[in-house]
Amino acid sequence: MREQGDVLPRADSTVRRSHVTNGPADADAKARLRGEVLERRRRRAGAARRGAEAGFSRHLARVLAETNAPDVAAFLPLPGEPPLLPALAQAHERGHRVWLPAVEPGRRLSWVRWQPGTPLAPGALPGLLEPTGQRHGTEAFTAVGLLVVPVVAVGRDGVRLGFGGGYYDRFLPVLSAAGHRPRIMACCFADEVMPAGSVPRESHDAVLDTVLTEHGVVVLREPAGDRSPAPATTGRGATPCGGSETLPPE
Ligand SMILES: Nc1nc2c(c(=O)[nH]1)N(C=O)[C@@H](CNc1ccc(C(=O)N[C@@H](CCC(=O)O)C(=O)O)cc1)CN2
Ligand SMILES: Nc1ncnc2c1ncn2[C@@H]1O[C@H](COP(=O)(O)OP(=O)(O)OP(=O)(O)O)[C@@H](O)[C@H]1O
Repeated sequence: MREQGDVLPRADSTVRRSHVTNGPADADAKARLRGEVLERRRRRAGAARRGAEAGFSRHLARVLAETNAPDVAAFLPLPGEPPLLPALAQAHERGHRVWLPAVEPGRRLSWVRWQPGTPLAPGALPGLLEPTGQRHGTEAFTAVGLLVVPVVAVGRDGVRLGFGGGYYDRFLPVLSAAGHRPRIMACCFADEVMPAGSVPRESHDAVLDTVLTEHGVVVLREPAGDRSPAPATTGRGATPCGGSETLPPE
């Protein structure tokens, strides 16, 4: 096993577009899979969630150090989502500026600076909180070197399943069009990284190259069925095509 770190992709290489769609059948299959994973999240013991905090903190800190990112954009976790808050507080303490999303009309995202103590307000989903403060568009990403994207599940082929709002599917191309190229990583629990081909794809779905879990960063490279192979190189250096690597468990 090799330590993964210098192969994190940038926005242009990361957001591969899927061209395969099976229309409503895929949407139904996504809704089913989302339901299953969210049920598992509800059953995950609080102790297990808290136990994952250290892993997310350690691995996010390492990625930030390797990326040399001044700013990081991430998300404020819902109760069942990966417990990222300690990792984000630590990033702030180490001098990184932290940006979190706020939901806008038209299923758009804006971005708000966050630090421990920033007042929070209810967001667009039950339990979701958003930082209060000035809302920014893509200009918030001027110094963002790493964007951590929430996923309910992600396939080893990089196909992402979110909460079903299509927020990131809309936002990522806009970010890229604005000329910002942060490294982009999905984020979920290790048991939400699914076999290649098992997360249904629709034509609008962004496909990601890496995922941050409590056990480390997983490179998502396995081709699934009809998808063209992943590029052999990412934003920084070559990686084995078609392989996937996981950091050793805690
Ligand atoms: N922690 C976290 N923050 C995040 C996301 C996430 O997945 N996790 N998002 C990832 O995208 C965005 C918010 N995603 C959303 C996805 C779906 C709906 C949605 O379907 N809302 C329903 C009402 C839901 C309800 O009240 O039960 C609606 O608008 O009709 C809202 C937000 C931005 N912030
Ligand atoms: N770029 C887009 N433009 C217009 N509609 C879109 C776009 N991307 C997604 N949608 C629509 O948004 C809805 C939700 O999409 P999907 O189920 O892929 O969301 P998701 O990726 O799970 O959610 P999120 O990104 O918010 O976590 C679908 O009806 C889809 O057609």
